[in-house]
Amino acid sequence: MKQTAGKPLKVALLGCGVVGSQVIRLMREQAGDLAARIGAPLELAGVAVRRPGRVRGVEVDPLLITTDAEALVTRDDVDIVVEVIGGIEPARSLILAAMNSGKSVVTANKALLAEDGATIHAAARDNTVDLYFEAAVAGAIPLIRPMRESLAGDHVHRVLGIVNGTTNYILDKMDSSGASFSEALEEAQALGYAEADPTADVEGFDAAAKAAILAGIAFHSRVTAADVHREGITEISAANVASAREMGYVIKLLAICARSDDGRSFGVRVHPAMIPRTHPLAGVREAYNAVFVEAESAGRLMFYGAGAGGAPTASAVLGDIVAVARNRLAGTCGPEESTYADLTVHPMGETVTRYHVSLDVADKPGVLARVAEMFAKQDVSIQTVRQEGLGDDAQLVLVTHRASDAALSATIEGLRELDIVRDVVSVMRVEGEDAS
Ligand SMILES: NC(=O)C1=CN([C@@H]2O[C@H](COP(=O)(O)OP(=O)(O)OC[C@H]3O[C@@H](n4cnc5c(N)ncnc54)[C@H](OP(=O)(O)O)[C@@H]3O)[C@@H](O)[C@H]2O)C=CC1
Ligand SMILES: N[C@@H](CC=O)C(=O)O
Repeated sequence: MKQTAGKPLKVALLGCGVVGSQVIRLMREQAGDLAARIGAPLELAGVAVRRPGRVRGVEVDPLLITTDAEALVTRDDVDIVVEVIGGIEPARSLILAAMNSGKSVVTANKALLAEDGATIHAAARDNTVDLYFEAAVAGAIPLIRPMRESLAGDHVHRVLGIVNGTTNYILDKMDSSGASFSEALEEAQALGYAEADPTADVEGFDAAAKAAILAGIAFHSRVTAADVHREGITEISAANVASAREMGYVIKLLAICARSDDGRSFGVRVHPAMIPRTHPLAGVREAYNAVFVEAESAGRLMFYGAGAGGAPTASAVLGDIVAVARNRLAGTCGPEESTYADLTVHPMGETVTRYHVSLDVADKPGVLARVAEMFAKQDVSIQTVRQEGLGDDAQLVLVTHRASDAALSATIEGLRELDIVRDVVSVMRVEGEDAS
């Protein structure tokens, strides 16, 4: 619906937590500038929350607070609905109700978009309203819009990066100050980086949702969270971090979306990986995120910035509010979802990368030969071998050349069967060498 310039555009806010409270603050503090940029003032129509009496990070007129979110999103005078509740329900029903009532929607909800983006995008299209979601991936970093719009004329081969602030904060603290996993997680929660249930962060669900969204946009295909191979960081020990450090590596939780060589399929994965300390991603500290996008003509682009936290995320939300408000004034809508390519997602077993394998082995002659034979049997070539410790504490640390995940898994299974292998201590993918 075309809006008359000058008349306030009314914004309904769903959720007033870490992000929502900062959205209100920025809308208030920058009211004049925002009105000038949009061509009409923004006005907060109401704020839906779960616990109305709660003290918030921002002062809110009690008359604006409601627990009846559905009534708020369907109100005739509301133009734009901003969803920062999170999770699947009631967020999905509220967004659909809003769109079915002709409101444009801004959301930071990657979990919902990765779970059921098809329904939400279809509702936006059917109702000719906007769906903007810049804050859903990589916090403040402008990434969705460059990928949806600026790179729409290019052919993306690969998207690779750090897309979860909480896990990056934890791994960085473990690496730089020797903090324990739980201490670092508590700090990340206190700083407002973690999801309401931090399992989503540490088990990789949040990064997987973001990877699904990025892969869908990059490869013009429908991708859901279920398509993403996911491993979290809960198994990463202080010893793993220290051992990586000794070898000149740092451990990061990476999201990697990559087209196959024939271009007909792609893989999407989230897992911890060792990267060389000289790699640009190694310097991404605390809750910062960084994403490389590699495209045919553009080459390699790097996006870097604050990946989590109230104000940075609210910045992305505000950018979307401005875009949606401008569209409403112009009587237009932003780009629709593009899934025309309909490429298939290939299984993790077909992924090719390098591996760091640490084995607890018996200290006797012939051990190295038998271990090497097991790698050779699966056609996994060893690049380096190092022996650590002596006698009963001997460990073999091997780094492979590039091999498929299936071949590596079969090698590990075989190694577990050998009487000379007491334990497979750790297996970690190695990324980012040869500037890859
Ligand atoms: N925190 C971050 O750094 C980032 C978060 N995001 C995303 O932004 C969204 C919000 O995150 P965040 O602000 O951290 O979350 P919070 O948990 O801090 O806030 C959630 C808000 O939603 C409200 N709420 C919960 N359930 C309902 C309900 N049934 N009806 C109405 N309101 C409800 C809560 O109300 P009450 O206050 O009364 O409990 C609270 O105000 C999520 O999708 C998250 O993934 C995206 C990027 C970064
Ligand atoms: N919990 C998320 C918040 C931003 O998306 C993260 O840590 O990255």
